[in-house]
Amino acid sequence: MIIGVVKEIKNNENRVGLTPAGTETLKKAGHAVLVEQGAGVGSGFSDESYITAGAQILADKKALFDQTEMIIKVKEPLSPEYQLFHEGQILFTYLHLAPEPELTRALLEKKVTGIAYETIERNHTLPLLSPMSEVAGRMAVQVGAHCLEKPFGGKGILLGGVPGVEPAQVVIVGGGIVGTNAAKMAVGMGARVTVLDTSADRLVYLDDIFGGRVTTVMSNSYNIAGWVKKADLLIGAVLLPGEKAPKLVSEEMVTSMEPGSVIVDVAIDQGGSVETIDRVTTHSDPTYVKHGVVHYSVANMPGAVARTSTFALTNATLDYALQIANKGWKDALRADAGLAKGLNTYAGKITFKGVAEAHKLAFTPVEEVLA
Ligand SMILES: NC(=O)C1=CN([C@@H]2O[C@H](COP(=O)(O)OP(=O)(O)OC[C@H]3O[C@@H](n4cnc5c(N)ncnc54)[C@H](O)[C@@H]3O)[C@@H](O)[C@H]2O)C=CC1
Ligand SMILES: CC(=O)C(=O)O
Repeated sequence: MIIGVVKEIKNNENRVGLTPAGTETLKKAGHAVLVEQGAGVGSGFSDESYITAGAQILADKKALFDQTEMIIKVKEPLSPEYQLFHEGQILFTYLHLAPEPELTRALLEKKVTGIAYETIERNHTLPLLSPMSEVAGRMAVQVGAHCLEKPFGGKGILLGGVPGVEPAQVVIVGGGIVGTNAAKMAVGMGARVTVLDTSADRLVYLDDIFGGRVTTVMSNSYNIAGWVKKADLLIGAVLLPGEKAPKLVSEEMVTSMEPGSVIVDVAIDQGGSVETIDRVTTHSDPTYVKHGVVHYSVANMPGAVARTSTFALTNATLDYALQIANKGWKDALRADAGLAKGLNTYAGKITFKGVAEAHKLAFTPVEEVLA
């Protein structure tokens, strides 16, 4: 298979979909890899390192799209990229289609075979979302601590306090991978930490692993309202896989927070879980203030720590890319029901229920496509 790796164009997106090591693995398996000039630079990989690994470097993005059967990316395509796809091209990347009607329409019109990292499953986990959720969860506390500083609009408190002065209260809504990693960092920095989740099993797990250093609370609107009011740093970390994020924190709840408190809504890539998050922000301009509360809603947080993130992401994606390239996408999906859950679009059809429902469009089950 001829595989293309392109330079990301999202604001401050420095990750790349394939490392030189991954290039070598694909080459050894008999595939050709075309890499856009400079695609790896943001993650510390020179064009020469890809050439040494067996890739061909192309300066012309359009020529690269035209010549390749599968594009391996990191982020969902942005509008300048929509026209570059051709019918039947495989797109292996994060897609987050539920909150993105224009992108969904573009992939349907171009009849792209869209395999989304974030909906692939293995043993009831999301193996291609998890590594970036680990990064974003850890970063959420780092950026939240920064935003709590006075010069960045915060109330001027240190997350861990100091002897004789109480620490900050961190409230995390959603105790999955993002939530757990955020809790780890917040506990490590000495904050008081509360995690809310609807899964009783998850709360038991968190209670066990944190040995009492995290307060676990059943998530419902009553409990969320009570804890949001107390939060110095609120972290949105909820997910209903492939669906639009539920708006769990209402505007009224945000108005109950003290001025200078901070919200980091990591779930923004699925549309956001906080009512007052009305825009996706960027690494160049990451925050805005509403009702006196600092809001951070960057949808590609791991892009800022690109080298760590590219290694972590490609550690997880490479084997799937290899399966798709070796077997062809249909046989690879037939052989792995979890990988088949990644198929979101094919031949102008939506093949993921949550996406079809979000856009009120027809749904075609993957099984029908693979039959
Ligand atoms: N902004 C960014 O740069 C990044 C965003 N993300 C996003 O972060 C979000 C969370 O991802 P993960 O932690 O990997 O998902 P996960 O599936 O591991 O965890 C989600 C948790 O939310 C819980 N949940 C569901 N409904 C709930 C409710 N009503 N109240 C409280 N909890 C509820 C689930 O039980 C689960 O424990 C996703 O939208 C993901 O795409 C991930 C990485 C980077
Ligand atoms: C999960 C995702 O969208 C990201 O890492 O950017």
